[in-house]
Amino acid sequence: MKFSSSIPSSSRGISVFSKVFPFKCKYFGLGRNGLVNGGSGARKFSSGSSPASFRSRIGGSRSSELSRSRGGGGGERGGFQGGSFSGRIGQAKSLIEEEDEVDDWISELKPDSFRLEGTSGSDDENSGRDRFRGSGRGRDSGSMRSQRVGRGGLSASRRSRETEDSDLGYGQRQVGGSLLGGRKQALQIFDADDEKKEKAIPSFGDFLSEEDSEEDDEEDLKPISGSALKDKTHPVPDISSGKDESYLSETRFDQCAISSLSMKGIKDAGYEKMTVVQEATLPIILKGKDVLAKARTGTGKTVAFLLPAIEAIVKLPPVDRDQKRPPINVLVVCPTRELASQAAAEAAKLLKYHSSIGVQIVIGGVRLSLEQKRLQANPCQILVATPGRLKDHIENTAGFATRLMGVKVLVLDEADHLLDMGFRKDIEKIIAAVPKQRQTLLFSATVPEDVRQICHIALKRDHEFINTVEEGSEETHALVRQMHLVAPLDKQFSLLYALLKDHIADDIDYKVWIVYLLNVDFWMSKIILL
Ligand SMILES: Nc1ncnc2c1ncn2[C@@H]1O[C@H](COP(=O)(O)OP(=O)(O)OP(=O)(O)O)[C@@H](O)[C@H]1O
Repeated sequence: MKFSSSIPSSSRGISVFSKVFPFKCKYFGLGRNGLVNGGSGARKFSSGSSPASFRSRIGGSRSSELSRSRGGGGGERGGFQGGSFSGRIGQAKSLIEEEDEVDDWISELKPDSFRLEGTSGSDDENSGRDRFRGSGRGRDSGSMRSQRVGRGGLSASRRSRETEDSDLGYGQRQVGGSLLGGRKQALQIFDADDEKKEKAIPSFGDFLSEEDSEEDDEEDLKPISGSALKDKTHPVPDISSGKDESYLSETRFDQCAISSLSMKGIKDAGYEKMTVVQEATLPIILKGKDVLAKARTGTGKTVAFLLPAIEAIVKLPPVDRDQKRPPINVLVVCPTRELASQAAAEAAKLLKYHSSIGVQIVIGGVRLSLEQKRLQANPCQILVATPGRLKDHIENTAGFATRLMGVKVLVLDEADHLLDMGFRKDIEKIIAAVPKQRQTLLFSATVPEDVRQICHIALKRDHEFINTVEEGSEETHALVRQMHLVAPLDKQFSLLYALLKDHIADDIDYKVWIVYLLNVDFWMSKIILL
């Protein structure tokens, strides 16, 4: 997500914003415990507990759009668009349908001009320097180009220690502790005449560009290729400008027992050294062990599970091409269709020279019948799926359950999000639908109780727990920009509406945000007003 200058330059956006936010207000970088700095003239509200506080976490990471895949595994785009935040709200008028009414309502607020500014909240709230450094997140550039040096001056990859996790009840490896620093940013709103403080503002449109899944039939039936998926990938985080922590290890891919065809794909993708999580997990996964890997988003875990999964397929006897129901050998389950698209795109990259191995994707939002035809037309050994849609196929697609009996590797990506999003039952169903004799890889940024429960069901008892997240380190990826707005309670809804509306107008491939409301009664009353 970028906050680009397109927001202030959008007259419609300005008018809405200014109507909504008719006062000079400053926003503060998020400290571990909330607001860290006020700044003169700022309008302060206490963070967290105060109903007047609005904090927005905005990230370019995959984890920031979980709402999309709610219901049906891939999520309906209309989670917001259709005005159906939830059943109850769904009975009220749609936010979009009743746009004019909302505009009227917003225009009753006193207009004023405004500017937005992003700050790097944690280090440099007031200077305005280095703000949104690296806003071109650079994933497109294809690789994590430079080594980051840890806060303690240590490259994360060089740190490796084994600790005992009593909670989990088995040996865990802790690797590369300080991967992340959690860059924090604050969104600031100023008066228009506060020229000095104006900065390029990352635009909402810098989030994922995800195609509408209701493509035409012909497009949908095409097999997934690297180039076809190229545009769907997130930009590679450009960490070349980063000054802290290292994602890359010193270990090169060619030091691992990887097939020459995979190596060619890796090389073409621009990867040379492994990331910390790849270095830690690859040798173990390649041995065929089950793994629970605790790793944050954006640290290269997709390659960490895909590469050894591809290698597992390479070792299988060739499949009869005329087989009616060719087995699916690797099943990757992701919480959102965006994550699934990314994983499939990454797989397509790695499979570039494996002409006999195919990848397909099944996600909510795409017509089931189209996916069925595509699965039929382009048999695949790797299937990337969102849980709801996968369950749909298990139940409704002829021969699908049989094909799943060929699964050798099951991957649960972002397991914590899968469970947060209420997919537990679907996951259990999926686990039951694949053979017991398989390798299971579970990746998660956090390992709360519900993830442990899934581990008990999904993983073998002797699985390895590999932890690349240092104890006590912050939850959020250093490159996931975080922002928060502080606004009086009675302006929050209109501000939120304006932000969403502007974002949607700015980028038709908009993302839906999940908004956690601090004062539900207040918000409900506002929403019902619509
Ligand atoms: N060894 C590597 N060297 C350079 N770039 C890499 C390497 N491994 C992965 N990348 C790139 O880094 C980016 C982030 O990796 P990836 O998406 O796999 O991370 P992730 O942990 O799965 O994060 P997310 O949850 O956001 O997808 C990807 O665009 C990928 O192409």
